[in-house]
Amino acid sequence: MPTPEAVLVLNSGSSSIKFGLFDIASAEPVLLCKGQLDEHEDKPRLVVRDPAGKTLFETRRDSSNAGSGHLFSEVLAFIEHRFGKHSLRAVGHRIVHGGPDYSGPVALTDDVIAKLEALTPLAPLHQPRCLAPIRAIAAIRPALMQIACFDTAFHHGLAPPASRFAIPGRFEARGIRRYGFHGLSFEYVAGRLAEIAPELAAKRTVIAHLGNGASLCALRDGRSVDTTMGLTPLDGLVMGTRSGSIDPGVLLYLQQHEKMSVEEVQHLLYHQSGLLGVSGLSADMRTLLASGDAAARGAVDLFTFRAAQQIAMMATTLGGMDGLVFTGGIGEHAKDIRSAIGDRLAWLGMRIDAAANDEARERIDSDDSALEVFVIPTNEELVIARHCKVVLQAK
Ligand SMILES: Nc1ncnc2c1ncn2[C@@H]1O[C@H](COP(=O)(O)OP(=O)(O)O)[C@@H](O)[C@H]1O
Ligand SMILES: CC(=O)OP(=O)(O)O
Ligand SMILES: [Mg+2]
Repeated sequence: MPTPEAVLVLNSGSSSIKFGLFDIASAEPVLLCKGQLDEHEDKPRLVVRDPAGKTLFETRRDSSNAGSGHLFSEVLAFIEHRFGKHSLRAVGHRIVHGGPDYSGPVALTDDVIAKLEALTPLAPLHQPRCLAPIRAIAAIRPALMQIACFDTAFHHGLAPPASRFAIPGRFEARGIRRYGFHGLSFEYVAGRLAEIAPELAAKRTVIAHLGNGASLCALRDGRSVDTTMGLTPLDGLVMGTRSGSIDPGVLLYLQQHEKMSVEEVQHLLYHQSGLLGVSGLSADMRTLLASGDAAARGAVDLFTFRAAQQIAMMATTLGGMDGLVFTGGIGEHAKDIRSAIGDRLAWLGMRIDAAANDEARERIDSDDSALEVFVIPTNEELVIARHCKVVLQAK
């Protein structure tokens, strides 16, 4: 019997590092185990679960031997022990910014890593968190192939006017344009929608990825034609700690009159704004929804207000809208957020069925809705595993 082959997938987001181990023998990768690395607590924690969610392994590091390098060697050691029959062919990474050059997955070389490093100013919150595991794994397993899969790639076809900023053209020639992010999530959800509602997927749809980071994608026939994030993952919707769209004059004012440095403004917009900044309480939607505090309610209200506004903006790009899909931690789990956004879009003919929404059924619009509304749990890790398979097969 041939040795079964596997790929390890790392999904480094702004609030967590998720990973999954996939068997790649069959056409569609099959999950063997999954887990999460939490570095935010003072004792970084690693949890590995089976596909059903049962804990297989858990460890905490104290600060003396903290650092992700240690945790990645623990992950590899666990995999080699538990799935020793499998040959690990590659590690696939979610890379948030691929810049203008990458329209699909690519095997990582020193050259590619240097190019991705140069994009750090365009995603300062994410890019270092995406690149650190690559270096850590290269140090432990130098011969192991590593593959980059980009959040920007799904939007690579974005064209003017959607891709442009209204600034002099010479800046566009230097790559200062709208790229868009969360592409691995949008790709998964668009693919799943094509399976469960093929007629709708061929029409005008908007996917709302509402997680710690949040963005919208306008799709025509399954392809991205507009999105709310731009050059950086700072634009668009209100996020956990990010401001989303903001009058650019505010940034000038803060620097000129509040005497804030560029670094201070960056920290404010990426880490201290959004739900956290407005509520003064938390970046976590669960905490805000559970709180009776007026400022928490104000933050949630701004979140749904802006989400509805920008969904209508995406509908304008599409010249109308046939369906909306919710995904991401908030989109999948926060029924009150879905219904508040639905209420704000009632003028578009959107009607959400209360019972279906409460149970987070796959389809949640009511019979009298002019639009179809879905809840589709995202799976960025599976998309990365699929891409790794393609890169390995091409080799
Ligand atoms: N049951 C729930 N109700 C409301 N919000 C939830 C629930 N579960 C998760 N969330 C929210 O989802 C967000 C995290 O989304 P997620 O997509 O997991 O994050 P990331 O962008 O790090 O991948 C947090 O704001 C969290 O509060
Ligand atoms: C691009 C982005 O915002 O990612 P995340 O949701 O992981 O923060
Ligand atoms: Mg995410």
